[in-house]
Amino acid sequence: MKLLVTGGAGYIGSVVSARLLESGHEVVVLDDCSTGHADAVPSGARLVRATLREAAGDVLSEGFDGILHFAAKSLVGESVEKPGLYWDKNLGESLALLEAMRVHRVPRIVFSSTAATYGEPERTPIVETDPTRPTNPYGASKLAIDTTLAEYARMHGIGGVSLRYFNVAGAYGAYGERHTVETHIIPNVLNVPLGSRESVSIFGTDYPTPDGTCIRDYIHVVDLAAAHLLALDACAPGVHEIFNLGSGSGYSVREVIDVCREVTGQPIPAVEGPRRPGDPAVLVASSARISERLGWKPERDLRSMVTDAWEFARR
Ligand SMILES: NC(=O)c1ccc[n+]([C@@H]2O[C@H](COP(=O)([O-])OP(=O)(O)OC[C@H]3O[C@@H](n4cnc5c(N)ncnc54)[C@H](O)[C@@H]3O)[C@@H](O)[C@H]2O)c1
Ligand SMILES: O=c1ccn([C@@H]2O[C@H](COP(=O)(O)OP(=O)(O)O[C@H]3O[C@H](CO)[C@@H](O)[C@H](O)[C@H]3O)[C@@H](O)[C@H]2O)c(=O)[nH]1
Repeated sequence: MKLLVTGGAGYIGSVVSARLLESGHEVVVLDDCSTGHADAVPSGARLVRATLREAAGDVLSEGFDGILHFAAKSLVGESVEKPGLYWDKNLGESLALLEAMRVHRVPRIVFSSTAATYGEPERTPIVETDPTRPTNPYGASKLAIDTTLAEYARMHGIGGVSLRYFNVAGAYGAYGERHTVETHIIPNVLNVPLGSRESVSIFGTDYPTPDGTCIRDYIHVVDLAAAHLLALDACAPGVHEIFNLGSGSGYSVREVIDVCREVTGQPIPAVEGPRRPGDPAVLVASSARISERLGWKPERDLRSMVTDAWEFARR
């Protein structure tokens, strides 16, 4: 297929682009490089450096078989401080993309949704039919895109899949996470043995969990990429589907730091601090729906995520 990858200069988009090229697809990346890097785009892909709003119409007029839509602002704290930016960049620019898709008759789209659409969960593991009550503008803007996609599928015959990622980690060879503003736990912990931080902060030790720290469901970016390839093939005209993507098991912040210590062989000092506002105690996915419908299952564990992220970070 000829595919447009929005956000293909970013962490997840660059890994998925690399895997798509290896599977024989043609890839065009549309990215403004606001949080991504032009040199992260795999050499077999063409980069159009622009925002979705500026370029989606022109680019899609070339004719495409599908879109993988990763481009977004995704810092929860920033979204609380600047809600207008998140509604504009996430929902507004996605709407420009969907309109261009409709006009130029692109049949399918796989969208990066998020666990943040659920908000504070009522039960664990979270299934796709659970209530969606996002607690920040980032999650709310992503939920609005899911809803808009469903409407475009119903009214305009597009085939859409929203993949609700939980915590993505790991790397794929030369492709990995290198954000200027890094909020994610694993790269922040690895920055200690790399020498760019003295210690890692643990955000909250009084949660109702066995060791008092938050529990999250980590998924390897390569397993996530495999789900995108399956989702692309599963897009059916006029149908919008939602799938959670996680491993189904949770790890606490202390457990993540311990795995990083084992993998790097370094002591990695950790400083206990207050909670980060808006963090739910436990977020764990049920990925039963995507396993049953598309035959997807995660193959890589937390140690493999940390090992690959560590190898990438040391390059
Ligand atoms: N990393 C995670 O754990 C996680 C979890 C859930 C969902 N997600 C979602 O996955 C997607 C990818 O996340 P990531 O961690 O790779 O982020 P990232 O910031 O590394 O990548 C996003 C890319 O999109 C580009 N971009 C942003 N806005 C754009 C616009 N309007 N026009 C053109 N390009 C634009 C950026 O320059 C960047 O290259 C995002 O949609 C994010 O919300 C990520
Ligand atoms: O330096 C740090 C960084 C994080 N944490 C904690 O580690 C856990 C994981 O945090 P982080 O890696 O920032 O991920 P989340 O906040 O869980 O958010 C990620 O996962 C969500 C889905 O679960 C996505 O929606 C978001 O885009 C993505 O950033 C949380 O309990 C944090 O409080 C720390 O203790 N210290």
